[in-house]
Amino acid sequence: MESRWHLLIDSGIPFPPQDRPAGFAIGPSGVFALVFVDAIPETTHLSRIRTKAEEAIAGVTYGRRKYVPHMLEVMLLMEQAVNTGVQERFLAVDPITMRRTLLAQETGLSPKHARYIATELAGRSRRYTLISTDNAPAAEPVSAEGLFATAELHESKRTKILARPFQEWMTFLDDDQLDLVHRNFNGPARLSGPAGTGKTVVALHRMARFAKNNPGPLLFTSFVKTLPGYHRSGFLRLAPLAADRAAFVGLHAWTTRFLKDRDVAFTLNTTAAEDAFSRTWQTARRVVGTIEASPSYWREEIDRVIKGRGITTLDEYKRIDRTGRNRIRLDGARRETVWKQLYQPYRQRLQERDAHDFNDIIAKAIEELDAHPLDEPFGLVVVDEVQDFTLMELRLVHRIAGGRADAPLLLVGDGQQQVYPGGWRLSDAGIPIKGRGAVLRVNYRNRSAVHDYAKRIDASNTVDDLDGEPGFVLRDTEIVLPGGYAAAEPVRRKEVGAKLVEAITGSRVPWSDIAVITMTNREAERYMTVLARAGISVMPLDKYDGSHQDAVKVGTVHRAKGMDFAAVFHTTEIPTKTADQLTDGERDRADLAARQTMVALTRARDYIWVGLIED
Ligand SMILES: Nc1ncnc2c1ncn2[C@@H]1O[C@H](COP(=O)(O)OP(=O)(O)OP(=O)(O)O)[C@@H](O)[C@H]1O
Repeated sequence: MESRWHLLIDSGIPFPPQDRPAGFAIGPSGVFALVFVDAIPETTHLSRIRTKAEEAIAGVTYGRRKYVPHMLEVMLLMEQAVNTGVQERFLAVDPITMRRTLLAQETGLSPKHARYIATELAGRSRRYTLISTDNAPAAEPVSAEGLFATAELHESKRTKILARPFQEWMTFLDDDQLDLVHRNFNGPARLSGPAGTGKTVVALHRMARFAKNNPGPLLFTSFVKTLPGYHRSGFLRLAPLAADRAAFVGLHAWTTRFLKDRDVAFTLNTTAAEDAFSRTWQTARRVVGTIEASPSYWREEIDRVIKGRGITTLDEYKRIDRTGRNRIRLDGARRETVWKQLYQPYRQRLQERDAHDFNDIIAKAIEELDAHPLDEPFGLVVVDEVQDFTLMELRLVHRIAGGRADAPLLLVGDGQQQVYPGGWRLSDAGIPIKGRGAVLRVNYRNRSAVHDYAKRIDASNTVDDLDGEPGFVLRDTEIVLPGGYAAAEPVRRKEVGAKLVEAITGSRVPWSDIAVITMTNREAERYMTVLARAGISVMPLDKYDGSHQDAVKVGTVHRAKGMDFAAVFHTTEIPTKTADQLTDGERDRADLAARQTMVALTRARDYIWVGLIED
């Protein structure tokens, strides 16, 4: 037997048993329920065996967390294995392929965890006889504080923990998380909670559980195009057999592909859209600019309020509550001005060029899905970082999930982490969610020092209404990881690059674990150049898919959201005005910047450095 593997053999008679696994193989690539068969059994029979196997392992507790039962794979042992199809939810092996298949699986368990699970299972019931290769029948004692107890964190072990792939942690969840993985929603549901509480991990596990128990396609999507690809590798460790039926794709890419497949004509032309806006602004600024001088504010009013909410008439525009943008008050007359001077001419210009912007594409997809729903409906649609969606995008994902009151839609996000302007209340989207909202409260990502620094940032929430319940924010979260490092230092503008290089070099964190997270693309490009000149290997964050890369990742907070890094380096401007000296528009921008800084810093597990830029 391969070293570090444990076999549990059912000692009942007759052998092999008919309605349960004949045993378990537990080792570095995971837990496998073994079933002897002559031919592939009926799906319902296999489902029964899976249920029995999951029941046997449910409740194996390590510290404060439990093994996630659906992580096990059902392995059929046959005289001669058959090829399993895409929709299959089991592995089929024979004496020749078994070893290779077991060793080829991605799902990782540390030797300690594998041994612990095996001895726990054997200790619970006399049904199983345990054969271990590492001859260590007794489980190591687990401290009450769990896997990351302070005593464990002296230097050598700390290094080991940091080096461990994040994904291994996903094999064990806490009670609240596991409850949400198993909860039956029967309709669109909302999963929220501050940064690092494991929302995405729970969502990926819900997908994995679905995939292991049902046929049919799954979708994981997000506003940011890079994020779904980043989480795909995590999902594949949870449900490797579902690789071909789980799509991980940004919403815009999904939508354009869908419209092309349906032969719906469209001309997405972002350059034409930018041009239409700047021409419109040249005339509109004389009037609209007296309300707020920044053209980007008005571009956002069109993109995220008027078109983003699917508003088509001035009357409708006059009636809405401009959630998250109420500091700049637009009364009826002002809204009429915005509509006539800004929105209508913009729309007109786009029409003249026969061009569409992203909002038009979203509207077209909704229209198409209303007329002709998907031929093969998704079994589950997960939307991550939902706080940055527009209302129309929310309506679209609801339609993608079937559009009904029982649509299998899971919306995951946190209003405090909104990094795009504008806002809405979930209730505005018309998606029936009442009673299907859940909040996670324990932060697993940030060490104490990082959390202490980030929680002081005043990041307001303009999105969540949580069924009317009070919000739950970062400063209220419990943390499990002690220690960490946080430093902020004032830096002169012309010295920012040199200070950043100095801070990165001085941190002694490997490049592969570092992200430099900026507010703008320009800043990101500048830092890339400075770091590269200093001999530091760099890569743009939007090319990062979560795999190990021996380079510092550099990019904007929009690209970093949803991700984890050991260390984050970030620069921010020291405010030159006090809060009461700011104009209404500047206060909106300051709120958004605070949320962006909070998102940037909460990407870090162990280490943050903040350069406070002063002139
Ligand atoms: N029960 C747990 N035990 C240990 N680590 C965990 C647990 N749950 C989540 N984690 C780890 O915590 C980190 C944050 O998880 P995740 O990305 O799911 O959080 P999130 O709530 O989606 O965060 P954000 O909103 O900031 O993107 C990940 O590295 C994840 O592997």
